[in-house]
Amino acid sequence: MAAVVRSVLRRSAKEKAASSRWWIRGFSAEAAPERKVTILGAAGGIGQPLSLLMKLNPLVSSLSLYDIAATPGVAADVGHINTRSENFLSADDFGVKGYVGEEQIKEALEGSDVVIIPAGVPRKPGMTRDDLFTINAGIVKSLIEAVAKFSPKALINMISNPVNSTVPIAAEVLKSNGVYDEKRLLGVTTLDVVRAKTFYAGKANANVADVKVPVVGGHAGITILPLFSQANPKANLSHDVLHALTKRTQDGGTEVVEAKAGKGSATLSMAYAGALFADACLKGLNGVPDVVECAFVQSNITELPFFASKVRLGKNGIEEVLGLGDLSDYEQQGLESLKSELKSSIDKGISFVHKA
Ligand SMILES: NC(=O)C1=CN([C@@H]2O[C@H](COP(=O)(O)OP(=O)(O)OC[C@H]3O[C@@H](n4cnc5c(N)ncnc54)[C@H](O)[C@@H]3O)[C@@H](O)[C@H]2O)C=CC1
Ligand SMILES: O=C([O-])CC(=O)C(=O)O
Repeated sequence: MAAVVRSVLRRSAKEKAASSRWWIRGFSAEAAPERKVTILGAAGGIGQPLSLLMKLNPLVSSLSLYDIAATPGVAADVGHINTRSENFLSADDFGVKGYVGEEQIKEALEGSDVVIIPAGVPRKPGMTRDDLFTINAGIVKSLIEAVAKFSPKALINMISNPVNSTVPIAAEVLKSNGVYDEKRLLGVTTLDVVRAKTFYAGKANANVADVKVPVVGGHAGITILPLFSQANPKANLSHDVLHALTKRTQDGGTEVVEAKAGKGSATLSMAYAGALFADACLKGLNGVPDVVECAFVQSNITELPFFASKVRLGKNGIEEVLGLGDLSDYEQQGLESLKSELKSSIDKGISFVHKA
């Protein structure tokens, strides 16, 4: 069990050495600082497995699970798992606490280091992510109002779709509350990277654990731009194969939505991706050097105000937004084609906050 989780969370030998005891009982993370992680939407399809994975993360000392219903049950369930956070709260709540409804959101959020937001409705077949805007924009707006009031210094990991609009919505709400810090707001695009790695490994005949592929742009359809020309290990793949890999990465979410046939969108792979990303944020906060992940953030590497690219994470959140590097002609074309759709999704998010 510990070996499986260890490989999932990929702690380096150096980090392990940095904490004298770090896993299940007998391996706690004494040297790691206390960190509170809050999940808003914790009882949902993503929220539940994400709660499980965060409970398994030895960097988390306190896990706060918030939703409009059902979180006490989720908290009681994962709270029985004998991992680190049990040591940091009372014997009764085992380091995990469930909060329900607006009257409890203050307590849920206070003191959070990282707030992960998978609250909102998922797609059904035939819908685009933008079709979720009508419902999810309002949910995200109200949750970010609460974050602005009760945990304004937390790193926000935005999962709720459409990410291309919900991140700008969050930025505007934080600005209106006078607490916006662009270093602390991150749209989670890790699932695009996870997919690109998986699909590339298959075609390149590479060990998937060794594969690296940056994915830039945004998180919907053609705005998802995997940079296979920068993939490692290198493989000599034809244009047709690279085109097919790009399409499959862009349509990965739809592939799952269709396979689930009305029962939602990616939840398990998203929980995995969300857990990897939150783990990277925690490592950055804890001062681990050279933590680099792709994320959708405020950016000036293109003319668009938000853009997904590699970012270096550190003690204050985003330390540096990294450039795109060299692009192939095909990727350069993809970059030009995605800009107008991404711009209109960003603008839609921004104007929603000012109209509402
Ligand atoms: N960024 C990404 O790569 C991905 C994003 N998503 C998005 O994540 C979101 C959640 O997906 P699922 O977990 O499958 O949906 P779900 O419907 O299973 O769960 C959503 C949860 O949010 C809760 N919720 C609704 N309003 C809330 C509020 N005001 N405060 C707190 N919680 C609230 C619901 O009660 C529910 O438990 C969707 O918008 C989906 O499109 C999904 C997969 C990948
Ligand atoms: O496709 C969806 O609706 C959910 C999502 O963002 C993904 O799986 O990438």
